[in-house]
Amino acid sequence: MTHAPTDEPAPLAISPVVAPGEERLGVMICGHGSRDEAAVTEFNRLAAHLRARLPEHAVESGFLEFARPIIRDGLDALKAAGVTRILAVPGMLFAAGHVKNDLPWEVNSFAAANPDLTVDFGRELGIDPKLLKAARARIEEAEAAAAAVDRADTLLMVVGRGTNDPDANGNISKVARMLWEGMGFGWAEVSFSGVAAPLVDAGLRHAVRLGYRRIIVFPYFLFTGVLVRRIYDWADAAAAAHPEVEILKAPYLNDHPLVIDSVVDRVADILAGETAMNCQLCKYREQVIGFEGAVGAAQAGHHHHVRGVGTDGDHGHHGHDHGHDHGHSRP
Ligand SMILES: C[C@@]1(CC(=O)O)c2cc3[nH]c(cc4nc(cc5[nH]c(cc(n2)[C@H]1CCC(=O)O)[C@@](C)(CC(=O)O)[C@@H]5CCC(=O)O)C(CC(=O)O)=C4CCC(=O)O)c(CCC(=O)O)c3CC(=O)O
Ligand SMILES: [Co+2]
Repeated sequence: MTHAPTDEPAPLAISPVVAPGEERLGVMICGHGSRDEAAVTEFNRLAAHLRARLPEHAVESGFLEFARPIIRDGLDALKAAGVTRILAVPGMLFAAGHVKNDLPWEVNSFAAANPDLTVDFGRELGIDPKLLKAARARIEEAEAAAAAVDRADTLLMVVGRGTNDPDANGNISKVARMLWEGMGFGWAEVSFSGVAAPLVDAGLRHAVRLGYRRIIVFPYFLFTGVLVRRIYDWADAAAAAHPEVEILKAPYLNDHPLVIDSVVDRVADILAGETAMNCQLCKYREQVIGFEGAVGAAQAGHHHHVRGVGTDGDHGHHGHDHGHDHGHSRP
């Protein structure tokens, strides 16, 4: 088979119908989860697209935090459906604590309790040409909804989640650079919704001083939620404080067809044996500047206290309080 240069995903090479004793595949997409019901709805829509795209496999989904079903529920459902091998993929953009620690803990715990099943864990969505194209489409939607302004007079502000993992944070800079260079903006900056600096408010204070006519605030996020709403509020506050600059809010990635394609690609990668993250700059393996103490840290999930506790749409499940400390020092 030749590979034409298109955005069409490579078809999975496993046949749906299997004889007794053969492999029966199940796909598990692991989402982040949110207190925000709209975020849960959007993730579930992505999972529904994935199910439609992989009709030959059982497909289940679950959430790491807040929302139900939790990841264990999805894995249990695949087992109950009679699969013999589970391909679990992160529905997450980058490899930071959730992809390097929390999801492996969930998947490994299930695998240890179910030695009769083969359980494989794929890699994060990562920096991917398809996701960059989806990002471009979201930025172009914001431009199309406003008056024409030259990209040379526009500053692109790419907003990442922000983590304690410098490699994941650095990926936001790379995404920003590739969109800047590929789309011809006058300038690009990065900022974060929390944990990493600069936060969006500080980033925008800086950006308005660079003198561009327009700033496009683009959350490099999969779905809406507490954090995307906070980012848009920061953009509104900057717009109110700086009427001399036009500040546009671009949509986040959501269920763009190329996002669905990249999830399908990550599933296909597992079957091709390509499950390794890029570990070259991993703070747990290498002495990354400023993070030397993280080398060799134990891989442990820590989301038991928010796992499945519910969303704001539930009543009586709001608590994140628990009697022991996880060392969450910053938001
Ligand atoms: C609002 C909040 C939940 C609440 O309390 O309601 C929330 C929400 C969301 N996070 C999302 C994504 C990620 N969160 C992380 C990491 C952390 N997130 C944490 C807290 C909170 N996250 C609460 C904010 C508290 C506050 O700021 O006031 C930390 C501190 C604690 C912890 O989770 O353990 C931990 C610190 C990082 C560290 O220590 O390194 C990573 C990075 C990683 O992998 O680690 C990713 C990217 C994954 C990827 O790459 O895709 C998404 C989906 C976004 C999307 O759709 O794209 C939502 C949904 C939403 O916005 O609602
Ligand atoms: Co936690």
